[in-house]
Amino acid sequence: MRSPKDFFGPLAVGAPAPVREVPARPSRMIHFFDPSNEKMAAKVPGMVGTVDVLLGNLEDAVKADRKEAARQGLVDIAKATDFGDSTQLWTRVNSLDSPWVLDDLITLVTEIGDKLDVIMVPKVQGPEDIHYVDRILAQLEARAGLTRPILVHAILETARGMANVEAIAGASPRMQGISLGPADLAADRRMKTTRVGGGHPGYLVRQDPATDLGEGVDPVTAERTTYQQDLWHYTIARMVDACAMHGIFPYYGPFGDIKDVVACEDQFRNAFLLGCVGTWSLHPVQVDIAKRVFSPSAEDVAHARRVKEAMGDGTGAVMLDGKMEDDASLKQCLVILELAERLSANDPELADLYAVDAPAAEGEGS
Ligand SMILES: CC(C)(COP(=O)(O)OP(=O)(O)OC[C@H]1O[C@@H](n2cnc3c(N)ncnc32)[C@H](O)[C@@H]1OP(=O)(O)O)[C@@H](O)C(=O)NCCC(=O)NCCSC(=O)C[C@](C)(O)C(=O)O
Ligand SMILES: [Mg+2]
Repeated sequence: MRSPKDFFGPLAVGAPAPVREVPARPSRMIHFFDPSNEKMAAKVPGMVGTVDVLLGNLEDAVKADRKEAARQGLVDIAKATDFGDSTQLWTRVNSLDSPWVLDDLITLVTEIGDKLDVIMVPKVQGPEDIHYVDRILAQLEARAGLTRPILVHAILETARGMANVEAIAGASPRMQGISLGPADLAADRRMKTTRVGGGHPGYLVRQDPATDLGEGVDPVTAERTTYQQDLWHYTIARMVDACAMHGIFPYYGPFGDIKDVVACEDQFRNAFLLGCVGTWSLHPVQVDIAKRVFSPSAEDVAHARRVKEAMGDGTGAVMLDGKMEDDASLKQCLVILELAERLSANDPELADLYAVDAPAAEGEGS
């Protein structure tokens, strides 16, 4: 077990000091691209400023014989691109038992460590995996002379990882967040869905049999309404709790049915309502869905503001539109307002929508 004091010092001589609080930068969509796919990679510079996170994927979905090309492609893109203030650069390295991960870490931290905000680690099984990455990153950061620590994001995609999710979330001050990996997790748990995220029509509850259908009608086989349930509810809810208790951020993950933009929006919204701050976008068509879902609505922001005003010093109970508001419901509203303010700081359109005073652009008003 680590001492809490270990969290205050670097794990290698000369490495930057760990962060005490995870920076709450907008990360509504973590946009995946394959740096070895020239057509896709060519689109990346043009996406800067339109997505919160660009993630160069080196793991699954990159062909085994393109792993080196993907790694080098990411280095080239990172060196040639100015990501500005509103887009972060992340990567997903290969899994810790793969033949590629050591070179992924050494090359990326050495070559573009100053541009990388977060390294996503797949198939994390327990805190020991995070400790391994934590130490090696500190050594590489020291060698590269980095002044800012690279943060770590775990993907929850094994049953053991799921059982250890709280320990993973609290394993290191580098922990930035956790995403759901529904495909690997389903396989590892031997779930019987072959979809990448989303619901399943077979996972349902059925209305009780009617009692008054008349002579000769079998109430059991008669038509009854069914309600599809969310396969991922338990997993996401537990992940959200683990992240919240350790002050890091939970994310949904991939929605593989690219054409079904409606169900994608539903899945994203469920995750947003449960506490996730963002999701992955695998295809450009999912970017706007994520942006829409993970930015609170103007109505929710206006309501939250009214509650805040009505609650005065923040204590007691009041009636607003026939509903009780009190200290606790005010806290719910403050979650929405804080998010709206954070998003508005980088997005004048949202600032306008929420009627938040956007910060003056550089040089303005001086
Ligand atoms: C689904 C695919 C094959 C459809 O790719 P496509 O080319 O067939 O699609 P398209 O509709 O024809 O594409 C239209 C245009 O958009 C481009 N494009 C297409 N996608 C992107 C992109 N992401 N970023 C930037 N540009 C993109 C594409 O190159 C094309 O350009 P063009 O108009 O010039 O011809 C493709 O979108 C893709 O490969 N996406 C990324 C897939 C990926 O990263 N998968 C791994 C994450 S999910 C996962 O790992 C699971 C997990 C967590 O591990 C676990 O649950 O266990
Ligand atoms: Mg996976």
